[in-house]
Amino acid sequence: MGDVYAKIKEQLDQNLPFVVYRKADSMILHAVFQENNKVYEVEDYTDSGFVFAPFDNTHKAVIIPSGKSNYCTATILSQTVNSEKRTSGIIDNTLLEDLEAQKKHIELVEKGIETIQSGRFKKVVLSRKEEVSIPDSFSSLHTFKNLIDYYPKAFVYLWYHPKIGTWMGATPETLIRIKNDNFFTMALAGTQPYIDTIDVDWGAKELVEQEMVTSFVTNKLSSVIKDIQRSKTYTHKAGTLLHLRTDISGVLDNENSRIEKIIEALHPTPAVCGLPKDEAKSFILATERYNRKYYTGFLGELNMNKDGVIKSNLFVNLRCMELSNGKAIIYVGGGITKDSDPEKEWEETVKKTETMKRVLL
Ligand SMILES: C=C(O[C@H]1C=CC=C(C(=O)O)[C@@H]1O)C(=O)O
Repeated sequence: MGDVYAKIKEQLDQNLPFVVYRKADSMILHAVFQENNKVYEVEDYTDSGFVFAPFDNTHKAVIIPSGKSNYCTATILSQTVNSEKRTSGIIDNTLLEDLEAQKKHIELVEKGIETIQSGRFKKVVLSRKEEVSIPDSFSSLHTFKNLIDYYPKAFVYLWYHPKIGTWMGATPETLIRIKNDNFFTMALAGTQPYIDTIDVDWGAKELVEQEMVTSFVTNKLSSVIKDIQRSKTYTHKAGTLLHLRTDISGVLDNENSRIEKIIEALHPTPAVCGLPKDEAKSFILATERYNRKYYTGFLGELNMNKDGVIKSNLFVNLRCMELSNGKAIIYVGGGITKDSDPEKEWEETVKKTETMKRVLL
C-alpha cells in the first residue's frame, strides 16, 4: 500500500490527475493515475475510465480514461474495523455555526416551502457550502486516510486534477452499479442523527420524502431496466447519521439499457434535486446563489474492465468537500417538502458538515 501512497505523492508533485478510492465494506484501495494533465470530457457513456460529473447535467463530465492511465490496487492494512462507532461529539458545532449562514439558509428553505405550497413542485433539495480554514501543514493524503478509517461503509475517495481542483468525500449513496446484466441502485433520503442505535422511528415527513425518491427511481427505470425489484425500506447508517434506504435492482434490457440512458433517467435524482426534476433543478440554479460544481454530481468507475468483466460503479457525490486556496469547502443540503421545518433543515445541514469536519482535525 505504501507504493500507492508514494505514487500519489509523485503524481501530486508532477501536477498529474489521479483518483484513489475505497468502496464500502472493502479493504481494497484502488488508484487511477492519468499519464498527462489534459482534461478529458465524457463524449458518450461508452467511454471507459473514472468519471467525475457535475450536478448540472448540461455541463460535461470529466473522465480519467482507462487508455490514458495506469490502474492499481493495494490491500488496506490499517483500517480500524467498526470505527464508525466513534461518537459524533468531536466537534461542537454550536461554536462554529455562522449566524449569517443560518439566516440565509433558513430564508432559502422558506422560499422552497412557499414555492412547494404554490404548487410548482413537490420536493426540492436545497444546499449550501461552508468554508473551513486548513493549516499550511494540511495533507490531503492524511485526511483521505482518516476518511478510510472513519467511514468503512461509505465510498471514500480523493480526486485531483490540476486544471479543475481537489475533491474528497465519503458518500453513502450508489447511483448505478452494473455488473454483467445485473443492475442496482438505491433510493436514499430522510436524515436523523445516529445515537447508539439504528432501531429508530421515522416521522411522516421523512417517510414521504423517501417514498417520493423510490417511486421516481422505479418509474424512471421501468423504460430502461427489466424485472425491477425493490427491497423493504430500512434504516441505513452513514457515519454519524441515519437515512431511509430502499434497494432497487433489475436486469439490463440490451439496447434500452445503454448506461447513458440510465444516467439520463436518474441523474440528478430527487435525493439531490427534487420532483419534478426540471422544475426543481431550475429553482435550485436560480435560487441557491452558489455553484454546486461537483457536489450532488456523480463519480466512479465507468465501463471499467475488471478481471475480464465490464463494470460500472457510480456514486452520488455527497458528504464531500473541495480543497482550494487553504480552505476546505464543505457542501451540504437536505430535502425540502411542504412539511419541512426551516430551523430543523438548517440543523440537518450543520450535522452533515460533521462528516467532513471530523476528518479535518
Ligand atoms: C443532499 C444531501 O443528502 C441527501 C441524501 C440523503 C438524505 C437526504 C436528506 O435527508 O435530505 C438528502 O436527500 C447531502 O448530504 O448533502
